[in-house]
Amino acid sequence: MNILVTGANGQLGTCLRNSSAGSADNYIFTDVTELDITDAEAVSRMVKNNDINLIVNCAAYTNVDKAEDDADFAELLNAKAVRNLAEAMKAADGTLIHISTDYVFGKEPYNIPCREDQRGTPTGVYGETKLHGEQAIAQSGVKALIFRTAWLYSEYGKNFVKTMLGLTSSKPELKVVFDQVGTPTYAQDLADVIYNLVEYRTYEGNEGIYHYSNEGVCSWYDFTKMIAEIAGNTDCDIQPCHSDEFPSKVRRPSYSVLDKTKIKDTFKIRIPYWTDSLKTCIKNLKEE
Ligand SMILES: NC(=O)C1=CN([C@@H]2O[C@H](COP(=O)(O)OP(=O)(O)OC[C@H]3O[C@@H](n4cnc5c(N)ncnc54)[C@H](OP(=O)(O)O)[C@@H]3O)[C@@H](O)[C@H]2O)C=CC1
Ligand SMILES: Cc1cn([C@H]2C[C@H](O)[C@@H](COP(=O)(O)OP(=O)(O)O[C@H]3O[C@@H](C)C(=O)[C@@H](O)[C@H]3O)O2)c(=O)[nH]c1=O
Repeated sequence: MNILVTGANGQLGTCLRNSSAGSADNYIFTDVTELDITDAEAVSRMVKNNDINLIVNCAAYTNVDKAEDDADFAELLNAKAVRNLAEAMKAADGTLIHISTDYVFGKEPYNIPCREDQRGTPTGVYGETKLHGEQAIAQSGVKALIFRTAWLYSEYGKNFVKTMLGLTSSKPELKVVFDQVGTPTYAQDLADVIYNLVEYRTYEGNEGIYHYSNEGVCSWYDFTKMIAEIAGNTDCDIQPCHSDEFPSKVRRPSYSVLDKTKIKDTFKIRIPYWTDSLKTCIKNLKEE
């Protein structure tokens, strides 16, 4: 099978490259220089020329703060370009695997884990454009699986774990918000799940939206405390603060925990607890 991975040099794309290293399938990994997903003709050409049966879209506009001032570009990448991929796969009678986010939720004050069929209530441009991407897929009628995930981190690129490893090892004190609650996700865990669904073709006939994060719940403050503890960064005084004490252009969800019952029941998977995966990632980073 010919599988196109877009945005392949990002966190998830790199992890998918790791997961699929031994596969007999033909994976074609592309970043923006090889395939700009905003270019509908280039997407269509790539799909036809390589007889693509499946696209895994790892490309996105992921800068949450910057999106507030760059809404058109965020919409182009997170929604219009997703339509290009959906239409190309629809024409090829293939399947689109797309990644979305817990930030499609959050405007309403709930504290029960969010389910797949719950109405999206984004708090900012990033979440709104990601929701539009999901809607573009639904409107296209393509066979698709959408994985909403949350708080992704990995050994690669820029992410919260790497930022906090740096800050807690260099600053005497740090304030981190405790009133935004969610679940961290090790990108390698998610990539392994996607890889297995593709490798064993269990994605077939199971189209729909699925939630995936690691197990457990924490605030960004708890996440930071655990990062520092695992790394042995004991000299930094980490204090909880409210969101308004950490000024930002965008309001983030106060609660965006994802209910993962559907993905566990459908694909019979066990999901690692968030601190276990965090230990793996930090160990790998320390060994680099
Ligand atoms: N990061 C997170 O915390 C979370 C992410 N998600 C979602 O998971 C998915 C993967 O996220 P993550 O791996 O962290 O993202 P990254 O930001 O690490 O990677 C995104 C990749 O997309 C590439 N890209 C940008 N523009 C284009 C384009 N026009 N055509 C092709 N590729 C392009 C980027 O290249 P370049 O760097 O050169 O611009 C980058 O390599 C995304 O859909 C994201 O919305 C969901 C929840 C949490
Ligand atoms: C660096 C720092 C951040 N914070 C806060 C800001 C913010 O509320 C929270 C997390 O910061 P980040 O910049 O990582 O947040 P953010 O970029 O909003 O993370 C999100 O990215 C997108 C792509 C997603 O899809 C989401 O699931 C989520 O992972 O921590 C502090 O309170 N203190 C600090 O020193």
